[in-house]
Amino acid sequence: MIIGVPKEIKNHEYRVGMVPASVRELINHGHEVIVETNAGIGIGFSDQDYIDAGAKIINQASDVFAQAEMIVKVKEPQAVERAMLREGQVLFTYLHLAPDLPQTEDLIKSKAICIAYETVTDDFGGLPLLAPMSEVAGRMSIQAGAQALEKSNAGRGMLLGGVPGVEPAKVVIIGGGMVGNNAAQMAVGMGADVVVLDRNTNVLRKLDAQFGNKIKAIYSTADALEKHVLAADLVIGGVLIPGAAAPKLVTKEHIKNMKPGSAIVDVAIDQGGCIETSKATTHAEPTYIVDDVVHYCVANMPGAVPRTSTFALNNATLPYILQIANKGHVQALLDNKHLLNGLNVIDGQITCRSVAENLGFDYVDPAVALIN
Ligand SMILES: NC(=O)C1=CN([C@@H]2O[C@H](COP(=O)(O)OP(=O)(O)OC[C@H]3O[C@@H](n4cnc5c(N)ncnc54)[C@H](O)[C@@H]3O)[C@@H](O)[C@H]2O)C=CC1
Ligand SMILES: CC(=O)C(=O)O
Ligand SMILES: [Mg+2]
Repeated sequence: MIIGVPKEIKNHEYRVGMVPASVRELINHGHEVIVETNAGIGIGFSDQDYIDAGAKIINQASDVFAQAEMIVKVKEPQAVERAMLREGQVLFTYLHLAPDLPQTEDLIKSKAICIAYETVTDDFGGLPLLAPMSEVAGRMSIQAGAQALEKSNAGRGMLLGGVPGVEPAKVVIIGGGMVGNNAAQMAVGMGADVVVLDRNTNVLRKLDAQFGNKIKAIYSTADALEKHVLAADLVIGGVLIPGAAAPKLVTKEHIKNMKPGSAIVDVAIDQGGCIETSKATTHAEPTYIVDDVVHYCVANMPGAVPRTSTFALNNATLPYILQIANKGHVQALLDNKHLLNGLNVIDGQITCRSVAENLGFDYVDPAVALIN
């Protein structure tokens, strides 16, 4: 198979779909890999590194899209990239379609086979291709929140851990999954007063076993959420209903009644955000203020630490890239029900139930869509 790796074009996005070591694996399996010039430059990989791994360097993204049978990316295709997709071509990347009607419409039109990293599942109820980036974003959320609380960024002027004799900041983390757990690790490490809310009691038990009395793991009712958010200095939004638009758990009213200079980091913004006043921002201008509350809502947070993130992502994606390349997409998807859960759009049909329900499209069973 010919696998194409274009250079990412989203604002301040320096990750790349494949590192040279992954290219070498594909070459060893008899595939051809074409890489857009400078695709890896942001994380220190030159064109020569890719050539040494066996790739061919291509000068224009349009030629990568024209020649490749499968495109491997990181971020959802931007409008100019969507226009280059074609019928029968495989696209393997993050998509986050539920809050993104224009992208969904373009992918339907393209008739390409669009497999989303974030809805691929595993045997343990996890999301193995989302997990590594949730680890990164969860850890980063506390750094971003700590900065947002600084006075020069319009924050309350608080140090997360306080100092002897002065109280630490109260960090409230909504969602105790991969993002929430990693955020809690960093917030505890910095000495903050940490509350994690989740509505899955098994998640709360896991947090309790892991952190003991260093955090408070609280069942997330509307009542508990309101009480803790209104008392918070920093709120982290890390909830997920896989594939679906995030529920708006923190309302405009909550934001109005939060302490002036408090901050929110809505990590769930890539699924539309779990805070009513959130709108996606970029690394170029990551924050804005609503009712004196600093909002950080960057939809590609791991893009800020692209070297760590690219390696972590590639470790997870490589086995699936190899399955698709070795077997072709039809057999690979039929053989692996977890990869099949990643199929969101094929031949103009929506095969992810939560995306179809959120955006009002008909849902087609992915196994049925594949063999038709
Ligand atoms: N902005 C960015 O750059 C990035 C964003 N993300 C996003 O972060 C979000 C969280 O991802 P993960 O932690 O991997 O998901 P996860 O599935 O590991 O955890 C989500 C948690 O939310 C909980 N939850 C769901 N509904 C809830 C509710 N109403 N109240 C309280 N808890 C609730 C679930 O029980 C689960 O424990 C996703 O939207 C993901 O796409 C992930 C990586 C990077
Ligand atoms: C998951 C995601 O949206 C990202 O890593 O950018
Ligand atoms: Mg206020």
